[in-house]
Formats: sequence, C-alpha cells, structure tokens
Amino acid sequence: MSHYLDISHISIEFPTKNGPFKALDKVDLKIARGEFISLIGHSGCGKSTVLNIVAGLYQATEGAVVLESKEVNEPGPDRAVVFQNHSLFPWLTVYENVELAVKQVFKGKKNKAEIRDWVAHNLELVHMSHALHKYPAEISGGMKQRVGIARALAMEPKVLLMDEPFGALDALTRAHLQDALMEIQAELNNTVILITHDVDEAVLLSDRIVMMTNGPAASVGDILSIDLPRPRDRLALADSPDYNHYRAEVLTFLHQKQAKPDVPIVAKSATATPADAADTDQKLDKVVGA
Ligand SMILES: Nc1ncnc2c1ncn2[C@@H]1O[C@H](COP(=O)(O)OP(=O)(O)OP(=O)(O)O)[C@@H](O)[C@H]1O
Repeated sequence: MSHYLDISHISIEFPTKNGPFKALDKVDLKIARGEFISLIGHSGCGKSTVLNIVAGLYQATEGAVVLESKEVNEPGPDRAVVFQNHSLFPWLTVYENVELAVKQVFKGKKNKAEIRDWVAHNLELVHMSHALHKYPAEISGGMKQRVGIARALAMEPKVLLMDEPFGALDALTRAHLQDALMEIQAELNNTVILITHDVDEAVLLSDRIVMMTNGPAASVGDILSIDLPRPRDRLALADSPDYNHYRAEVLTFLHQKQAKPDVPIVAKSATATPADAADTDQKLDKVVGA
C-alpha cells in the first residue's frame, strides 16, 4: 500500500571530531494525507533531525523519504516549515512577509489581485487581518507565530512541518494558537508533523503521537492513536477519561520506558481557555503598543 508520506527506515550519521555520530537508526513512519502527527521524545533524541530530513535540509545516510511517490532530496515549497522562533523578515510588514512567500511559490500562476486576496485570506485564517501593515517588532510573539503559520499555509504545502512552534510562548497564548491550529486543520485538512515537548498539546492536536526512543541511534519507540472525536474542546477533555488515559500513556513512555530523569517534559493543565488566551494577547498588545 502506498502512503502519502513515507519515512522509510531512515538513519543518519553526523561527522564529528570524535568520529561519526549516529543520531537516528531506521526511523520508519507512514503518514496518510490529512493526518496530524506529533513527534515527542526527550531532548536530543532526534526529533528535529527527522523533521530536517523530511524538509530536505539533511540527507539521510540510509533509507528514504517519499512524498506522493516522489523521493525528497532537497528543500521545496511542498514542505513548509514553522520554527519555534518566528523567522519573519524584520524589514517587511506582516502582509509583505506572507506576500514574499506567495510570490515565490505562485510566480506566473496567480495574478496581482489573486496574490493580494490569497495573502489576505491566509492572514485572516490566523486572525491577523487587523495588523497587516505592522512590522514584526510591533507585534507580540504569539502574533509573529501566527504570521509564520499564515506564511507556511499560504504556500499550500503538501506537508506542514512544525518544530515546537509554540514552545517559546506563554501558556495562554499557546492555548489560543493550538485552538486556531485545530480550526485551520478542520478547514484545510493539512498533513502535519509537529514536534512538541508538551504532552497535552500532543494529545489535544494529534491523530497519532509518535514516541521516540532516546538517542543516540534513536528510532520510533511506540505510536499512540488518539481516537478522540473532533472538534476537540480542551475544557471538556480535561475531565475525559479517554483523554487522561492517552496522556498517561505518553507520560508512562517518557518517564518509565524511556526515563531520563534530568530532562523536563511539560505536562500542564489542559484548562487554559481561548478567552484567557485572547486576554493575554490583549495584554501583550498593550505591552508592545500594537
Ligand atoms: N548537524 C549536526 N551535527 C552533529 N550532530 C548533530 C547535528 N544535528 C543534530 N545532531 C545531534 O543529533 C542528536 C539529535 O538532535 P536533534 O536536534 O534532532 O534532537 P531533538 O530531539 O530535536 O532535541 P530537542 O528536543 O532538544 O530540540 C543530538 O545528539 C544532536 O547533538
């Protein structure tokens, strides 16, 4: 059976001054179109390395990544990446940051008016229409992440790769963006690989959670299917036995099966609400004068 995204037995060795370092050993993962996958595992196990190989930024030493029957060997707009630290161009406005990516991807395929509408539409999806002409320095961290997500979505990638996109945000802003991402996902049905250290985030957002073993030579330790109905509501889930069961499964994997006592894994309350988050965003707006 062919899969939309096939990460097939990938291994990678990095050259170091002490000789080759094998970071991944035969990581194997088949992903269906529209699936939301989270990668979780202790710090340094190799999550970003997997993502970088899928992005085409690193070459696997063994194995292959095949997307829609085509082998991935270099970066391309069919795989958009959102990093933890927003990577917006500071000299461009919010609108121009997204427009730049759209012009690169849709050169010759969309006319001026279509480009304008498409940029505006994607910024609307992440609720940033009110700040089109602001510069990155004039908006909060959460807003910058939203613009980064809009820019990635606007490229219409086959796969959205997210490397701890909410890791640097406060809990309420993070909750707000998680909800926004779930709404967008419901509308667009993207194929997503998300790296997170946050167990609640993984359970809330994912169709499957891929739990990686500790490195070196890390691989897939276990895969947990999250069969919670959508749309998912964080407040309702806080009292759900199924939700808490999934959460416990991931925590057990991390703290018992792959114990690494000196590394923090975030397992916070799932009860931060979008309203709280909006409140925080407003406070942040005041701080930055948005
Ligand atoms: N370019 C590189 N050269 C040498 N070693 C590397 C390189 N990139 C990653 N590594 C090593 O590979 C291992 C996996 O790193 P990676 O960044 O993928 O882990 P991670 O699970 O994403 O970590 P974290 O959760 O802390 O971000 C680490 O031991 C890291 O030091």
